[in-house]
Amino acid sequence: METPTKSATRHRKGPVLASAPGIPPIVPGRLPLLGHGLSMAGSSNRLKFMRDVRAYGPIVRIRLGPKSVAVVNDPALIHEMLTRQADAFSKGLLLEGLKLFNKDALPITEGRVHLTRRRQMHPPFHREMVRSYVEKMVRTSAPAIDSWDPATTLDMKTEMQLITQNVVMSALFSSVPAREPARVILESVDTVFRAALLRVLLPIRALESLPTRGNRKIAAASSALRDGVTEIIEDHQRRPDSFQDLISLLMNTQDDAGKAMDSNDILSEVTALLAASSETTAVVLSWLFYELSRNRDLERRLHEEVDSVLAGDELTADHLGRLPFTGRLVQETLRLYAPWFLTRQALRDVRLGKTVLPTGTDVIFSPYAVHRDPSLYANPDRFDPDRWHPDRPQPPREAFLPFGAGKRMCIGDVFAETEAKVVTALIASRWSLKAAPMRGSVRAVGQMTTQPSRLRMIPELRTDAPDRSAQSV
Ligand code: HEM
Repeated sequence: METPTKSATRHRKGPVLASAPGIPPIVPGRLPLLGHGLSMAGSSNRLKFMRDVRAYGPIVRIRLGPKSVAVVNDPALIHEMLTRQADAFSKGLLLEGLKLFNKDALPITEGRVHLTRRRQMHPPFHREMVRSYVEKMVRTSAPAIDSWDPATTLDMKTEMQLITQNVVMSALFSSVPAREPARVILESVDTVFRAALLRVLLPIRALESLPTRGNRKIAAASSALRDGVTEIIEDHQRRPDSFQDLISLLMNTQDDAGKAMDSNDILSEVTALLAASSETTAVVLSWLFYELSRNRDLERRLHEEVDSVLAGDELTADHLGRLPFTGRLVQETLRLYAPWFLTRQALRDVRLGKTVLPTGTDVIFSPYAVHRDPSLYANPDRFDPDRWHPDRPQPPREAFLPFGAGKRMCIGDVFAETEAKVVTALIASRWSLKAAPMRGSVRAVGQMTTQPSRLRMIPELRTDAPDRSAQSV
């Protein structure tokens, strides 16, 4: 991509690119046929590209293959799009990609159906309900964390994903699969997610139906995922009185016309929840411990807080409010490693700032890039949990959007933050994680989430922790 003029560090001072009034300027550097697809092809390049395009204006245009896509850079405009003007947009390209394995689940439903479904599904995600899951969260994740062996290197993303997936399954579906079946579900979700992303970045439909090895792998992953989830649902159908969880809620849910959800609807909803919940939170936990391994002072402060609040007792919901530094570590990780892109599509002509987005315009925006804008955050690339201290000036509300905003905002935000705090405190009460020696550095890469290229860590048993450290490994 061409570099903007030196003075163009912020988009308002960016170079003037030829375009009609009201039409967003096109970012330079596109290639015939591929457009800016090449800049988005490498998973690290994507993150840089999303940051770079901010210099060209509050809303700019890029080309992804044959598609012209508007990138909304200005946080105030993003917020307006997600809240005041939310009815003028559908979920867009990402939704089309996710239809690969979901036909009608909450993250991809639209309009009235979405509102009804969201209202029906909200109770298990209410703050008080999430508080009631803390005991289950501890019971599910503590055995995995306690079983780590200092002689073994952990593949952090996988390890965290197995924990977060089991936490969601235990809290919301009353089911905790053994490690191997859990791994099959996890790998299937990963495969299906990657395929969805490829559909967005290279929207060439003809490629999707070819009998290639990749497409066969996607079909196998979709069916493994369906099998795993179907088993859990069938167990609920066989013994309906034994459960009181999200699946039972879905089984008793009716639409506005009084029609109950059928098995396929429930299957889609449960699968979508698994896809939306486990990698996202796992990636946050992986980054958090990576950042701690690079900053021993922050790790020491975490250990001090956890040791003094827990004092060797088992973690409960009551402890969580007394772990403010742990909360700030989670918040800072959510800032630095936020989702790198989300999508929308204009359902009608929409005015956003000085720009008119015609009906059908595909839109992308990047919480990751907003969160690293130096005009919004001082030293934006620095991991600094203290920037969230209440005594420090806080960024504008719309400049922090790890969970999106408005009516499509993450339904699991409180769940995710609670789970991240619980797992962080559990790990910190017992272990110090060191990054394993590796060839090359750990890079952030843009897949469905903003994840570490590869992160392996070695758990070292803390010898200075109260009580629990004396227990056997
Ligand atoms: C740190 C972890 C998480 C992050 C960063 C995250 C991020 C997001 C974001 C940005 C959206 C909005 C997408 C958009 O506007 O296009 C979203 C939606 C959603 N998330 Fe999360 N999420 C996380 C964890 C979870 C968890 C734990 C669950 C469930 C247990 C969950 C379930 C959902 C669902 C169902 C939606 C769709 C909501 C709707 O369309 O009404 N997420 N998430």
